[in-house]
Amino acid sequence: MTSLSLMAPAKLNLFLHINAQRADGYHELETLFTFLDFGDELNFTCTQQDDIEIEGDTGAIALEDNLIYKAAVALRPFRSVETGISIKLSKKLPMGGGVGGGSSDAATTLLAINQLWKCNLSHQKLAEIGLKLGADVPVFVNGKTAFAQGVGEKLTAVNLPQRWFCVVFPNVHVSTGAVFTHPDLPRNTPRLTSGWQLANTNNDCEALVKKLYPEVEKTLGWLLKYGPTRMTGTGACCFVELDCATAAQRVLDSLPSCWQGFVAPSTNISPAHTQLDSWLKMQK
Ligand SMILES: C[C@](O)(CO)[C@H](O)COP(=O)(O)OP(=O)(O)OC[C@H]1O[C@@H](n2ccc(N)nc2=O)[C@H](O)[C@@H]1O
Ligand SMILES: Nc1ncnc2c1ncn2[C@@H]1O[C@H](COP(=O)(O)OP(=O)(O)OP(=O)(O)O)[C@@H](O)[C@H]1O
Repeated sequence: MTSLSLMAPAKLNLFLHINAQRADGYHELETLFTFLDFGDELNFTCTQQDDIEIEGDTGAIALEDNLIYKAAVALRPFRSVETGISIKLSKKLPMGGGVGGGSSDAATTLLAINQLWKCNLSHQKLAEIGLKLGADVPVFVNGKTAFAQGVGEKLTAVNLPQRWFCVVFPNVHVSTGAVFTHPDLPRNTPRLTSGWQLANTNNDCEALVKKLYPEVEKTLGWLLKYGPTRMTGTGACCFVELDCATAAQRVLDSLPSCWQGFVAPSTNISPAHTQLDSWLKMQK
């Protein structure tokens, strides 16, 4: 039976500006996405039974609610083979952590099943399907470090120098929907007219999330002594940017035991795409 293993990498929002709110409630953003070489591991195997199974670290998420399942269901109409799929998930990314784990799992599923079920869909079509599952899915499908506008789906690829990050999960779960519907969220940051250095940008959700979740404020305060820090997405994960693996590991080694974290380099191409390209070469 054909099988394929791919990573679903973490993303960081190096900055996140909220420019406006649309009539449908969604927010117009400007954000700089980078991928990390660290993420969930997914293994896909075609099966004779015509169904979609997920095993492994699914936690409390019901099968029908899992973004992996929803991504597989969305590709079923495009199948040109009569096989089902069995998916094993090894979860490394905190859920609701702002590192995009659910969206990345969904995007990796779209990329893998597109091959295994011979759907033959373009990345653009997969990104359109993915956008219905979450605003962050298109950037993972596209697989390139990007400046994003719109709700996160208008992507301009950019090349950033490799940096090392220590990412800390303060053990509080922040609901993306709750942050975006909060009356105190600033929604009127002017659109950028020049560059995007960490110093002249911001995460517009950070002040509100720090107020609602003091643990996030504590984490950012603790990280600050090691380098420039910021929260990613709507939180709760916070990161510090460093020059090398050794410096990043030093931060992780001194992390208070009440928090969890990981260390990873940034990468301009999503590891899911690099791994898929290698797999495709082996099929020839
Ligand atoms: C904040 C970011 O993490 C930045 O990368 C993303 O834009 C969030 O992406 P996501 O987790 O895939 O979010 P979705 O599942 O699409 O949306 C969750 C909820 O967040 C709000 N939402 C999300 C994205 C956006 N641009 N405006 C919003 O107002 C909506 O209330 C929505 O119901
Ligand atoms: N495979 C999955 N992995 C993680 N979460 C999932 C998955 N499927 C569904 N979900 C649901 O989606 C919610 C958001 O998950 P996710 O880990 O993507 O949040 P996040 O890192 O805050 O994302 P973002 O930064 O895109 O807002 C979770 O709280 C969970 O209920």
